[in-house]
Amino acid sequence: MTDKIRVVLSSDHSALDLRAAIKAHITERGYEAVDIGPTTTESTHYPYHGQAAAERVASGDCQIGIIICGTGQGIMMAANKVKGIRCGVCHDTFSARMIRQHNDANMLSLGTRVIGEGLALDIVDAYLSAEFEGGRHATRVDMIEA
Ligand SMILES: O=C[C@H](O)[C@H](O)[C@H](O)COP(=O)(O)O
Repeated sequence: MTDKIRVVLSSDHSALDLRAAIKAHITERGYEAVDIGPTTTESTHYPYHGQAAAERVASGDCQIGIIICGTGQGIMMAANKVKGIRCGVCHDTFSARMIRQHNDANMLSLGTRVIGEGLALDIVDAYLSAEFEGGRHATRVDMIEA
């Protein structure tokens, strides 16, 4: 039995290297990385991988998801189609904190063709360490869910 927070990781073909770096980074920080692939750089379709990761979060199997494609945009759009998912693309640490503090985002999306690994890992840290503030923000998140 583990009490580690389970973080599902997925991407399309563009982001295997960044996904591996994030996996190593969050594992070192005590999270349980649940890497659902893909495992090769063969061209694939980001909607499939966004949906697969989102379903792990929506089902409760994982508490958090981090997904990656070239821009972070397409895979984010796919993830947000799954009920209960709130996913944002963040390419700065301020936004990464705020999508948890204000939006209670349960998934983070990154663009491997937009930012480098160093900034991506800082963004992951900012996202994971932030906490939802509730209060007036909970009212608004409830409105999204409704
Ligand atoms: O939003 C979509 C992503 O950026 C994809 O990673 C991108 O469209 C894939 O492009 P390509 O098939 O040219 O590698």
